[in-house]
Amino acid sequence: MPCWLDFVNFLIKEQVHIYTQYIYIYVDFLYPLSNIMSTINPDLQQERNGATFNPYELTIWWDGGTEKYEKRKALEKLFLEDPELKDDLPLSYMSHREIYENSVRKAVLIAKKLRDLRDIGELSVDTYTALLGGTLGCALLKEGNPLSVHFVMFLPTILGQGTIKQQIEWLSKAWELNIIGTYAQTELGHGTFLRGLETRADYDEKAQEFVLNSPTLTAYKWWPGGLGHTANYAVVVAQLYTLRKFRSLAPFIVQIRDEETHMPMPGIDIGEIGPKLGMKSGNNGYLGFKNVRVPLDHMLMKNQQVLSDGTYIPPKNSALTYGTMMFVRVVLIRDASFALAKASTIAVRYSAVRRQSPIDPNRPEPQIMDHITQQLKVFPQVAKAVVFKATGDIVYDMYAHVSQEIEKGALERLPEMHALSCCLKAVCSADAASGVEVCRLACGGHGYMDCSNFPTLYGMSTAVCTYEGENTVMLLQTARYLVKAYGQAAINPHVQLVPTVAYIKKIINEPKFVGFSGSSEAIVEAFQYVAANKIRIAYERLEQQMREGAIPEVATNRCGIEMIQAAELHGRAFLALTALTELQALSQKVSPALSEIFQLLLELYLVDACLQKIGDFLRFITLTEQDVNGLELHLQECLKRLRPNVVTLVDGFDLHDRILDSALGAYDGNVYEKIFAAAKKSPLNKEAVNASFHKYLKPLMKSNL
Ligand SMILES: Cc1cc2nc3c(=O)[nH]c(=O)nc-3n(C[C@H](O)[C@H](O)[C@H](O)COP(=O)(O)OP(=O)(O)OC[C@H]3O[C@@H](n4cnc5c(N)ncnc54)[C@H](O)[C@@H]3O)c2cc1C
Repeated sequence: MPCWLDFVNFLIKEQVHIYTQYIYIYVDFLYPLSNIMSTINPDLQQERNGATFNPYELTIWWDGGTEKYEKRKALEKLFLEDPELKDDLPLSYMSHREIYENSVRKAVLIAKKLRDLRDIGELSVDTYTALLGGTLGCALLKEGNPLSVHFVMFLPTILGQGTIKQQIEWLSKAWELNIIGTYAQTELGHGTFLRGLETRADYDEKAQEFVLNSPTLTAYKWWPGGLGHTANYAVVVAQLYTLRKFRSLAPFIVQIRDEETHMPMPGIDIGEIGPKLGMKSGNNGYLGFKNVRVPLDHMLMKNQQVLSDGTYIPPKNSALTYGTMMFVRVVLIRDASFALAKASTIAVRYSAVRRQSPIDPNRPEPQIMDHITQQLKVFPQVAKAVVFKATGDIVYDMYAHVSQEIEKGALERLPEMHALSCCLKAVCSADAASGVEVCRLACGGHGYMDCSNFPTLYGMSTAVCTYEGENTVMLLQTARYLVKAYGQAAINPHVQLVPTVAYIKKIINEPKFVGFSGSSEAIVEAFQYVAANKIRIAYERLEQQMREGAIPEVATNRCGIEMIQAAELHGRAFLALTALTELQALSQKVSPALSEIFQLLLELYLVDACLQKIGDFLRFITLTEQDVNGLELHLQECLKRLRPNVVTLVDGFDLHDRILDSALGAYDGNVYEKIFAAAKKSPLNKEAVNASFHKYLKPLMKSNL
């Protein structure tokens, strides 16, 4: 069977990860030989010697089993040890053009290696996903792979929205990389509001062609990865007009560059959008159309059709298009976990090596990790990495289950899954981006150095807050679902709510939360009370607005603040409950030593999450000052208990040094040597005196003489 059909099968049946260009999955590592052989920093070694559990056991859980672990290690060896895939000069010293050309060179090498693996029957979809931006992909192309959108958006869109005939025609070419595609939806003027997109596709029934135009500057496609100078085809989303009537938005396969010369096709205005905060080698581009003609069968017609005479046949069920979007959002929850795992590994190791400011004036400078405020910054990020991983796995299974139901025509749980995936995408990506920044701050001045890798980590993780559904917009989508559910329960307290919102009924049946004990179970329940009350407030204010005459859309905007707060709390209540059930269940399956670590991480995560929202807790839960004191002291106790094992805990994430790519976070902890070696790479240090001295500084300094 051709390889692309394997891919298709995989996507349809196993529904494993369709990655966006920014997605990185399998977290990796376990002490590469080079690490073991180098001298380990004695402080770090001492931390490892004092650990009470075996990090390998954690790694196996993190990887999803021994088999997956071994496959990952083999893949890392194959790719990370290839000298052609290493950069001698850090990206920051390369020009814009060099960064792009180097990324294309490496992307092609990776693609060739993948073909070699395929030829010997060693290629699995896991390999693709790991290399298209997974932690391994990020090590090889840390600022993005210009071919990613081809695999993660172009191919899946043809698969999800093309007819069988179209799939046969396009998927084989795309899978073999005979053509390179991208996905062009967002425009200069509109991203979130899809109905505002201006690109037009007018059907010419005489020629049986669509005519694509960008009527204004704001209609230019803006952002698609690989669009600038890499792709020669694009799936373009445009306003479809047939028989001079607007029909709907529709996707079209459009050739944008010549297959031989790579010159833009007639009527195509194309380029790259320029430097960005991160994703520097993603080759994001712009695209304008002037009377570009596209054959009728280039519109992807699985869900909606245009007949040759211009008759439009709408999709049977527009809700089905939620599927791919939901899937990507579910995958992004795990990505948030991996971003936090990377950042916290760097910050924890650095905090064990760095010594600063005596705590007891009569004693030497301690490891900065002994400052309790340092622990408060870094340790909760480790706990979040673990909780988001466990949640990502659970939500992934839920998604797989709901998708199977959808396949059979049962759509009941689709809105619930959509609402959950939207708010978790928003909460986890926001927490990951802020967690990365907290870890950077925890590394002081050196965290600000490019060689810490925090700038890239932040650039990559904060991008997730915007793409695949901007976070505020995601929260608003969830909130609409939540207030509807609350409304049903308020009108009929006996109504059966779906599992993830069933807790809302608690505050209707028992408005008062009594007897907060401070236990993990109590915090989870309290989170649900807080979330349910926030949803109640959003609902009541919305109703009030409408009673005063506002139309629902205006009322929603006026209550937007209450709505996003409700959705955020709903996400946090779900995370708290999942942390409780999953980490407790995991604790039953592992050694007593690791079980203790999971229990501790659970406590730390919950107490920290609760204190972060203490204002909301005080508002809706009867808490005494003693209760709050108890929570604060519990948090401090968790930090103290985690301190002896935290280095080994991040070792268990098993992130290869190349994946961390940080002078501060390497396994051997030789931080100062690595920072110095990184500084030595500066091209300015290749000469003792820079020409600017003679040209500018000296004339200035001597001008008064
Ligand atoms: C790194 C990166 C890669 C990307 N890759 C691609 C790609 O390959 N292909 C592609 O087509 N696109 C891509 N995009 C575009 C991305 O999908 C959009 O940026 C995203 O959907 C947000 O849309 P926007 O930029 O128009 O933001 P806007 O929608 O303009 O948002 C701006 C602000 O307005 C607020 N806002 C907007 N609508 C509402 C509302 N209804 N209620 C309340 N507040 C609102 C938002 O919360 C935000 O604060 C990429 C973007 C990035 C950053």
